[in-house]
Amino acid sequence: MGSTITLKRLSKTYPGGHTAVHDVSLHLHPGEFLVLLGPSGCGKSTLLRMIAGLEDITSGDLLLDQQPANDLPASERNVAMVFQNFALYPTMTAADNIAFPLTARGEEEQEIARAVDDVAERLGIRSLLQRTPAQLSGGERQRVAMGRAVIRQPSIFLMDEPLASLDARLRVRLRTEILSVVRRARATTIYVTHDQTEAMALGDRIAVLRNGALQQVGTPADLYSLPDNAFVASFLGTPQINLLHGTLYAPIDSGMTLSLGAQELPLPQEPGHDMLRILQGRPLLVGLRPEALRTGGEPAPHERRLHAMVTHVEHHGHETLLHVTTGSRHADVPHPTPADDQPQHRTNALPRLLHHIGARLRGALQQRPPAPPRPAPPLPDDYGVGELVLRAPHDLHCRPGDRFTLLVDMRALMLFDAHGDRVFPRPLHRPEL
Ligand SMILES: Nc1ncnc2c1ncn2[C@@H]1O[C@H](COP(=O)(O)OP(=O)(O)OP(=O)(O)O)[C@@H](O)[C@H]1O
Repeated sequence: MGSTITLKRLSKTYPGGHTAVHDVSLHLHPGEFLVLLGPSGCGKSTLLRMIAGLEDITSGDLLLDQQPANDLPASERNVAMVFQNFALYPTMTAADNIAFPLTARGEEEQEIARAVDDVAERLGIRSLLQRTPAQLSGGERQRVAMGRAVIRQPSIFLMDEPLASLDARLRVRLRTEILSVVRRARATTIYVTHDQTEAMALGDRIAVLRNGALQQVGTPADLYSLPDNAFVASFLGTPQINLLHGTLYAPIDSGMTLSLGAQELPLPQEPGHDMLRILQGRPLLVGLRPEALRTGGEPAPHERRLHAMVTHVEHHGHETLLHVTTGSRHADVPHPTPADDQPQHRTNALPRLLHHIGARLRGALQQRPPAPPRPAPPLPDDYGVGELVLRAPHDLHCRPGDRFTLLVDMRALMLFDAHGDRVFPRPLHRPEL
């Protein structure tokens, strides 16, 4: 049975003074599969190595099955690790490599043979057992490495990009095998990757790291549909979420509009949208996933129109990706300031928000003259790079320069503040304003 793993404000500062992991708190249930996801250098391997006992913990507490484990030797943690380049013993056969942890424990030969056979059967490598690593492909070697990890019947699996060196097709196949092996072993698993597709496919939950700090932890569906910040929003999903610069206008005598520069999106008048008034005039990042946009047709009540021009067409067989411009400006994910890295950052967001409320409410009360009807916007003459990407039916025929009406599903609208924190839909932990 898998162990519980609890991290309480775990930090790691390397001897040179670099803090690779910053105040990370997490709790894993027995048998849970958690993916640690983040860009290169964000501290994923460091965190994993601290849990394995291969790296000292600078501060914070690690509990395994509720027992303090900061100083527990690696050999006493019942942890099996699988790395990207798992070093198999080159002169041993696959069978001997798999058997090694049991042989080292001095278990009975018959028992070892039975266990190797069982594991090899599960991993589909029975016919390869008498080969040495040099006679195996990369995928086969990684299966042997998995076999060696599984045979110990660990209560915790720690996997550090185990599929990174394999080709894309093999990665897809092996990841389902990994899932079935760890599910059967009922071990608690932490799997490190920088590949968001792999994270979405494997994780019961995903923990996103940036610069050593935990950004958000949740199910793949939660992280995708309600990312806490623009970094998480843009890390998950292919094509990436579209991020645009925007400003909200909230005159008291008419509906609110979201200005995207050349064009505006009138907001539906719904009770939940009223709180948006406090955001009036603040620089916002507007997040629209590709599936929130569609071409042409009659708008549904929750959709708004934008004039768009095609800048680039990508044919992928089953779908076509359209790059379009609407005259708005693409926004980058804000870089974190040192304050954003602090654990209290999330709680600081509220005072910061409250600080703006007075000014924004005053702004909302100032009457803004009704905007005159806008003519079709001046879209650029050259094709340039479009700031929006959307999926279109594979049989849609269009070329750069074509103009069309883009429909925006306002139910899928996300807004982030200048720090990248999501302000709409409203974060649940913030009190009513
Ligand atoms: N032994 C060390 N001494 C000093 N700094 C280190 C050491 N090991 C790692 N680092 C630094 O700590 C940071 C986090 O490294 P880590 O290997 O944990 O990141 P990662 O997210 O696993 O990266 P990747 O995906 O590229 O493997 C990096 O900036 C790295 O340079």
